Amino acid sequence: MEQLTLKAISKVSGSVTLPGSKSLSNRILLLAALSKGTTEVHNLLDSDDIRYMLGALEQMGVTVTLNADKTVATVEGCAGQLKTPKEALFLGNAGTAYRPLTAVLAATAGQFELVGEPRMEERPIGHLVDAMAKLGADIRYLKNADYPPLLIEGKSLSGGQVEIDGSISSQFLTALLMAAPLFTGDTHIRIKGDLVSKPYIDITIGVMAQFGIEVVNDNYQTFMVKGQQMYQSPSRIMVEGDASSASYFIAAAAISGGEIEINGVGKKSVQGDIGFANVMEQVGAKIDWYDEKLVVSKGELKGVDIDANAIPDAAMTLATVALFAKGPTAIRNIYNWRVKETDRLAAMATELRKVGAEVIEGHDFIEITPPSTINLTDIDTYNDHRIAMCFAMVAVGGHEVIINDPGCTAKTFPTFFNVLESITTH
Ligand SMILES: O=C(O)C1=C[C@@H](OP(=O)(O)O)[C@@H](O)[C@H](O)C1
Ligand SMILES: C=C(OP(=O)(O)O)C(=O)O
Repeated sequence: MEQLTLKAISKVSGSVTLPGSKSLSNRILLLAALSKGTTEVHNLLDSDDIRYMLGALEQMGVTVTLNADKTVATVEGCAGQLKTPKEALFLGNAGTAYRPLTAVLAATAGQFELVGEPRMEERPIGHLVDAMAKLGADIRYLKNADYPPLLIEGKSLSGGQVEIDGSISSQFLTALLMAAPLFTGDTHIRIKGDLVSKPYIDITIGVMAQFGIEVVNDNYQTFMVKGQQMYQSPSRIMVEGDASSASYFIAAAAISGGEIEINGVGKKSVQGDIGFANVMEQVGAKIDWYDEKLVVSKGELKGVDIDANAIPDAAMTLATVALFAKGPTAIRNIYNWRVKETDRLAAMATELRKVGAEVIEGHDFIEITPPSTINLTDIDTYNDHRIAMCFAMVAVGGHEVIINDPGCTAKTFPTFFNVLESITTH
C-alpha cells in the first residue's frame, strides 16, 4: 500500500483555486446530456466520480468533448433519447452518478445494468427503488434487496402521487426530481421521515432551473414537477468551486499561522457546505467573505456543539479541527455518515483515537476531546477521500502524520496533496 508522510507544517499561506464542485458537475453533465441542444460546461471537476458519469453517458451514445485538462466539456444533448448500452454501466462509488441515473434510466426506453465498487453494494438504494416502483418502474436487485447492483427495464412512466423516504440520503429525492420531467404526467412527491442533507435539494432545484425546469417545493415536505417536459440547454454553464473541498483550506488557515485566499466559493455559493465557513467562525476562525472567495486566518479555536445534518461532508473536517480547539467538539445528527464511502462514524472515531483524542461514538453523533499530546501514527483511510484529506490537518497543526493510500482523494480531489504542499512552509 502506498503511504504519504506529511511532515509537520509550521505555516500555510497563499492562494488556492478550488476544483469544480462534484455535486454540480455530475448534475450538470446528466441534465446537459438529456437536454435539447449543446452545452459548454466550464470548470468541470476532473475526478473519479465525474469520470464514471462521463463514461456512462458515452456508453449511452452521448457525445462529450473535453479540453486538454478536462475542465471544459462540450455536451451534445440527446433530447432524452439515451441509447441502450452494450455493457453494464460501472459507476464506481459515485452516489451522484448512481442514484440520479437509476431514476432517469427507469424512465428511458432500454435495458440498463448499473454496477459499482464493492462499497457501492453496501450503500442502500431501497428508498429510491421503492418510490420508483410505486410509479411503475421496473428495477430489479441483482444481488441483495435494497442494494446495488441493479437491472433496469426502462419504460415510459406516467408520474402521479408518490412518497419517498428522505431519512437516509437526499440523493434519492434528487434522483426522483431529476427524472420527473421525463414522466408523461405531473409528479407530486411527499417526503416520509425527516429529509436529511436538505441543501443538496436546493442544488438540484437550482440546476434544474438552469435547464428550464421548475420544481415547486413546499417547505421540503412536498414537491411538484410537471411531466412531459424537455430539459433545455443553457448553452454555457459554469461550475462553481467545490465547497466541501474548500473545508480543508478553511480549516488549515484556522489551525495554522498564515492567511489563505480560497478562490471559487464565497457569499454567493449555492452549495450548503459553504455553511462550514460559518461553523468555523463560531470555532474562532477569522474569515473575510467575498462573492466568490474567502480569505481565512487563525483565531483562538474553541470546541463547538453543532447539528451538522445540513453539511455532512464538510463536517468531517470539523472532527480533525477539534484536535486543535480548546474543549470538546460535538458533531450531531449525522447518522448517514455510516452509509457513505465507509462507516465514517466508526472510522473517524478509530483514527481520532489513534492520534490520541478521547472520542465518544454515538449512533448518530461524535464527541471529540482533544489530546494533550498528539501521537505519531499512520491513518487508515478506508478508501474514503475525506478521511485522507481531513487528517492532513494533523500536519497542519504541527505534527507529522502518515496517510495510508493517499490516492483515494481521486474520488473528488486528485490534486489535493499537491495543492496543500503549494501553500505550505515546513
Ligand atoms: O447530492 C449530492 O450531491 C450529495 C449529497 C450528500 O449525500 P446524502 O444526501 O446521502 O447525505 C453528500 O454527502 C454527497 O457527497 C453529495
Ligand atoms: C458522500 C460522498 O459521496 P457520494 O456522492 O458518493 O455520496 C462524499 O463525497 O463525501
